[in-house]
Amino acid sequence: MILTIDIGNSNIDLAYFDDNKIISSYEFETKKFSTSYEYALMIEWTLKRERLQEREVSGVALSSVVPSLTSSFIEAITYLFGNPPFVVEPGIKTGISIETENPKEVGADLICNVVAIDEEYGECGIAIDFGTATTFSVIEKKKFLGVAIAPGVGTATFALFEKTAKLPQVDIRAPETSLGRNTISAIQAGIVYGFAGLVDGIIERQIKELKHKPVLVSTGGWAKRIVPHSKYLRDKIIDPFLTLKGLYYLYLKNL
Ligand SMILES: Nc1ncnc2c1ncn2[C@@H]1O[C@H](COP(=O)(O)OP(=O)(O)O)[C@@H](O)[C@H]1O
Ligand SMILES: CC(C)(COP(=O)(O)O)[C@@H](O)C(=O)NCCC(=O)O
Ligand SMILES: [K+]
Repeated sequence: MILTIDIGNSNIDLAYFDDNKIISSYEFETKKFSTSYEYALMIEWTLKRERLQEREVSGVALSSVVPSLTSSFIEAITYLFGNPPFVVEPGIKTGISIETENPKEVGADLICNVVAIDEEYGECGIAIDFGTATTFSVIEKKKFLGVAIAPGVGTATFALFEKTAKLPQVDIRAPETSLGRNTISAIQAGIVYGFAGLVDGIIERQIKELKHKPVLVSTGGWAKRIVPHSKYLRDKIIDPFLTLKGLYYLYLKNL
């Protein structure tokens, strides 16, 4: 059994892989100030749910974009399993060449996303990750060509609520019309149809800069709220496990 852990800025996602398949997954809110013992407790709870002993987990793989948690999780994993995890970090084998100016600064989750696309979907693709940020990572023939980073759906909505006196927090779902006739549906229209337009605008530009037709794969917690309203994504794949799968493939490449 291999345990993969993806630490994002909103959620920590875990998945157990057996024989190259995800047999179970868990999602916890990213609590940025817990101790390594509390993170160990969280992992241990999932082991209990799986009726697994620590010794039945032959490896742990970690992707993190929250530096303060990375070291705590390495401590927690070493404490629980007796060995440190494989960590996505500069210097590991990825099988792709990162063509950005400073490859070391590219988020581990973005690398996982494009590796998963390369392994499972095609040699030219765009991974659209609707997380705390909305990211568009592009891979073509084993080259990570670049990424576009926009605010996340929840992040933008929260900022709108925080920065305005009279706009409330709203449930992010598509309203009937873009002609909002009350404050709630007006904000919903702006967020859902606004992000659908943002997504289409960026994908359109990236497609124009590619030599081959990219496969479009969405992931991230907000995907299912936005994808149906995007002309480029509405009938395309949403793979909630894209990042964890990429992490698993990276683990295998570094055995
Ligand atoms: N299963 C889900 N169903 C609905 N909303 C979700 C789900 N998972 C996450 N979300 C929402 O999507 C947001 C982004 O989640 P996620 O993609 O895990 O972010 P990150 O990868 O940045 O940690 C979360 O803040 C949460 O509100
Ligand atoms: C852009 C991100 C914050 C997205 O993370 P998430 O939304 O999953 O929390 C993360 O990929 C990151 O911290 N990247 C580093 C900057 C870069 O990739 O250029
Ligand atoms: K993510």
